[in-house]
Amino acid sequence: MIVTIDGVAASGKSSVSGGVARALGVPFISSGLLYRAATLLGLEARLDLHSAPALLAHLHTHPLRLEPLAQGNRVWQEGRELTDELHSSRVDRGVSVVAVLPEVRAWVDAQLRALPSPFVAEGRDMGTNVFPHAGAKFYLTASPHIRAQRRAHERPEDVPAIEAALIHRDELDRVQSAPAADAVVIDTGPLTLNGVIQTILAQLPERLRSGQVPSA
Ligand SMILES: Nc1ncnc2c1ncn2[C@@H]1O[C@H](COP(=O)(O)OP(=O)(O)OP(=O)(O)O)[C@@H](O)[C@H]1O
Ligand SMILES: Nc1ccn([C@H]2C[C@H](O)[C@@H](COP(=O)(O)O)O2)c(=O)n1
Repeated sequence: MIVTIDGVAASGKSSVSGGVARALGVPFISSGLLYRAATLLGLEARLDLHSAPALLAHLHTHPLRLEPLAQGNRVWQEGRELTDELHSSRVDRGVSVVAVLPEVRAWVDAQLRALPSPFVAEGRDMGTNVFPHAGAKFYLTASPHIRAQRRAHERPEDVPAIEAALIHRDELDRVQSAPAADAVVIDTGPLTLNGVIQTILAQLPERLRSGQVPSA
């Protein structure tokens, strides 16, 4: 069984997915990390981030591996762990350029679909494109100001700068970031992190909540 949690940038997708996955006793998958890792490698190799052939050639010679652990995801490039470098402001700025490339999206989707279920998958198009047959789908939103206030604890920039960057990224990500028709949309603005997790758990089918998570 697959549960998808999509949403706009900094809406709480990875924190919420981690909490839901822990409650269900399954791993969670943070799909954005693969886009971020592709961006980091492109920046380090000084590639044109608009060039899918250049990026994909580099990714094939320097393969990435997503490790979906229950306590958080890690990304490896051969023996090097990239995880701590994936949330820098320079990756934030470049990743939307990389994420619109259809060839890169197909590369990410193939990696995700190869992972063994059950799991919770978070991103932008988990419920619409990658796992359209998921057993339960959620989509998280919050105003740019609230998201910027939350993110300010994790970035060196001030709230107005973060808010402006989030609005810009929302615009760039809009094409691939829309709720599935059968997703439950949750405004996380008035909710605590645990409040969002409990809202989702309460809406899951009973067989999932009781820990009887089937593998397909
Ligand atoms: N409901 C909430 N109340 C308060 N803080 C929250 C809530 N949800 C998430 N946060 C905080 O907001 C920040 C962003 O959350 P998180 O990284 O999970 O979002 P995300 O959607 O995965 O981000 P990104 O799109 O950049 O991957 C974190 O500091 C997290 O602890
Ligand atoms: N399924 C996904 C996941 C992520 N992206 C894009 C959107 C963002 O620009 C970037 C990083 O994602 P985040 O870590 O902020 O969730 O990757 C996407 O297009 N599709």
